Amino acid sequence: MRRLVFIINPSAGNGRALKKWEALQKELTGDYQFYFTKFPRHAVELVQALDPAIKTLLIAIGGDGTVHEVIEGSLERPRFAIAALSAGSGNDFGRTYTSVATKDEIETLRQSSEDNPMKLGNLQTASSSYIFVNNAGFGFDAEVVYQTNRSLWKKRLNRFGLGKLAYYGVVVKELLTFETATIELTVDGQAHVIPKAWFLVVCNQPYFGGGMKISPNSNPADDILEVTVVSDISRWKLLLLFGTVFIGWHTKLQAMKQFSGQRCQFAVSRPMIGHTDGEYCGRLEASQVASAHLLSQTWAMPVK
Ligand SMILES: Nc1ncnc2c1ncn2[C@@H]1O[C@H](COP(=O)(O)OP(=O)(O)OP(=O)(O)O)[C@@H](O)[C@H]1O
Repeated sequence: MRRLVFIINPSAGNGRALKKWEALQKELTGDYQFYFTKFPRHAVELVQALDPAIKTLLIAIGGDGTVHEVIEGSLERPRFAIAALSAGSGNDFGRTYTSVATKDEIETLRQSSEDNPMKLGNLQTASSSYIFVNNAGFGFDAEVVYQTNRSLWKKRLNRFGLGKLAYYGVVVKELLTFETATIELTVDGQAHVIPKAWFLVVCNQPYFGGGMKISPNSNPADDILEVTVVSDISRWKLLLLFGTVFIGWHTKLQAMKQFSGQRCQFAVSRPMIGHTDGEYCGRLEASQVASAHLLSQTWAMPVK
């Protein structure tokens, strides 16, 4: 039987993760360890401090940011397998990968030893290298995430459980003011120039932005990354496009260009903010080149 370890981000989902943990803990029997994260990237440190020789089931309780950190901490630790108990605001991880909700589901995973190797993406910019489990992107959506997380309104509205209103406010503001760019994209040696681009996202799994199935063909177990670029679309049609993404009609729209391959490179004609798995990852300056590919390293997903 595996060692059972919970990593809980008490701030995720505006306190929802803590409530879910408190309810679950009342049900748990047997041995387990649990740790609360106290600051950003603490989950990476907590996982790295665990004895790597012991076969372990790690349950990340929080949103995609927390799961990302738990996976990052378990790199080079092949005896660790990761599942999520989704309690954040986005939870795209739980839509594709193994997630649990009850004590019994956790117990079943703990008893089994069947894991699947999952691929990880790597984004390289001029100054840094980042891993991504779900996706990495530049442009409109990254700007919205960045502005929302910095917004004082998010903190104020969160007190009343209305944090999403801050997000919608930023979406409208950016829709009115965002300036598009020309993206020069090369996928497996094939070059494309895409003017009036709103954003580019490199996907390792289908979902982004909290449930939008933007890249239906992405499969985190294969050796291919999908790149989606949205371009040449009016401000209000873009809003409608986000609506169609939930029901999967967007792939038929001309504004949505999709490419797939093992390696891509891109440059933008004006600076654009970036994200990996929904967390800010710096700015791509005009004409700087960034690239993305899959790592040979994998993480272990327990099979449900
Ligand atoms: N105790 C803490 N206080 C504040 N932030 C924390 C704490 N522990 C972890 N974090 C950070 O919180 C970030 C967001 O967490 P996560 O994505 O799991 O939750 P979320 O509610 O979905 O977040 P968001 O609203 O930003 O999408 C993580 O990237 C992590 O670095």
